[in-house]
Amino acid sequence: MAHDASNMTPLSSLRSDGLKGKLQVPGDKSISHRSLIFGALAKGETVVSGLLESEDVLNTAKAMQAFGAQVHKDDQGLWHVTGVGTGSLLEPIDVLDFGNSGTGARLVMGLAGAHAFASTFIGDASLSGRPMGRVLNPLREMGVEVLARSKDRLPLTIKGADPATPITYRVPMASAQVKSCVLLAGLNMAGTTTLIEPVKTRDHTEKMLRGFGAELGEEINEAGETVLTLEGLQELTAQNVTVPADPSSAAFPIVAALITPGSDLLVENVLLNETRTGLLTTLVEMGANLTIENERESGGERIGDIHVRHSDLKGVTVPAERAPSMIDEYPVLSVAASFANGETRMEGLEELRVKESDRLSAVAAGLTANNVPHIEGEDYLVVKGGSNQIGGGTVVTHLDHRIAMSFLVMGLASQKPVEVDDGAVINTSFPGFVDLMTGLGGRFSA
Ligand SMILES: O=C(O)C1=C[C@@H](OP(=O)(O)O)[C@@H](O)[C@H](O)C1
Ligand SMILES: C=C(OP(=O)(O)O)C(=O)O
Repeated sequence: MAHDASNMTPLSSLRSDGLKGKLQVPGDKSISHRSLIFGALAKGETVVSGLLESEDVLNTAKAMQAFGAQVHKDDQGLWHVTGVGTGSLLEPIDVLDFGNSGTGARLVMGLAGAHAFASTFIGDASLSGRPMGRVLNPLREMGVEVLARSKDRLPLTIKGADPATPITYRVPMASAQVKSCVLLAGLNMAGTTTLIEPVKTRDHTEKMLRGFGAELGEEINEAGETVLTLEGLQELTAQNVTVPADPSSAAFPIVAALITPGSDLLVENVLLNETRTGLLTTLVEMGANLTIENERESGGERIGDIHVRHSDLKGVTVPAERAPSMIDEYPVLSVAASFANGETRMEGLEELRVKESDRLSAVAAGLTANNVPHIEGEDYLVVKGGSNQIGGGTVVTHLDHRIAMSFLVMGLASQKPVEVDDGAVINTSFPGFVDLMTGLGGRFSA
């Protein structure tokens, strides 16, 4: 069921004694979506272990079934996906509901656009307010037609190109979703697609393309941009995929431990792909007592255990160039900054305005409600940390899981409790968040 004003569940967190123990957060959301999508395109049976079973990912699983793939979970918790082959998806009979998920909707639009049939995309109120032009524009260049009630917003219907024309596309903003949409469309049509990425973003689509046996050209041009070339209709071969723990979810217990006195946590098996580790870099610069242990390779990705203890943090400037590698972590970094000595300045945040909520203004409003001085600019945020009067407010989550979890983390260390207006939205990416945090010593009240 989609979350809306009718089924909101308020939730509070309270000042806690130290958080202690070992934990594993659920599987990486980006890799989970993609393992289902690549499984649905590959010949044979892909087996996925550690899939994130959150609402966003389960909606992608349903979409893959609607396109003709077989998807099921076995008794051991492994997910099996039997694919239909590149360029061979079937026309969905029903509308495709992506709930809260920008990644699901935008990546699957790439698949749909390369197939000569119509498919209709719907989502919740948050997703229906998010810009889709960023993926629809390159798809239109390939010959796709789009019918939307309101310009480039869900609900909308895509009429796949027939025949589809591969394009050369330079991604105008730092977005792995746009890159992935264009590559997935290109994979499902004849001819060569060229993708120019001026700013490097998470590379899970590239890694998975290669992991499933496709050839993907990659070079750096004179301007320092990454140029990817992909020949369409390459056959993919089913794989066994192990999904590592999601660093964007690990961010919540990590920051909770840093700001809550007496904490000592070991967060295990976390994905350490360097396109995702900007938050860890920033926290170390802030003085975090954080070490990576048992670093190793798993399924083509670097993973490790993160040992984190309560620390006296200091404010830093986070440069704009780092934003793509920590784009989903700014809300929880703002919470860490609230407990740091001095100012933390975060720059290059324009993309935060088009996430599940306008995250820059949602964070600023949450900081205001909880007595944390800050300055909100068009594309930057300055948090003035170190007050001893934090908390006491209610935060409006705007159907945004990361706003909900970030401010619940704040309440674990603040003088007064922090309430969020909807805790149910957390299921978008981190089912079991409250139970997991409670098990480590966090205090919550419904
Ligand atoms: O490709 C992905 O899996 C994602 C890309 C990012 O979005 P953008 O591409 O809009 O930056 C990120 O915010 C999202 O949570 C997941
Ligand atoms: C931005 C996010 O996801 P999506 O764009 O897939 O909704 C997120 O999980 O923080």
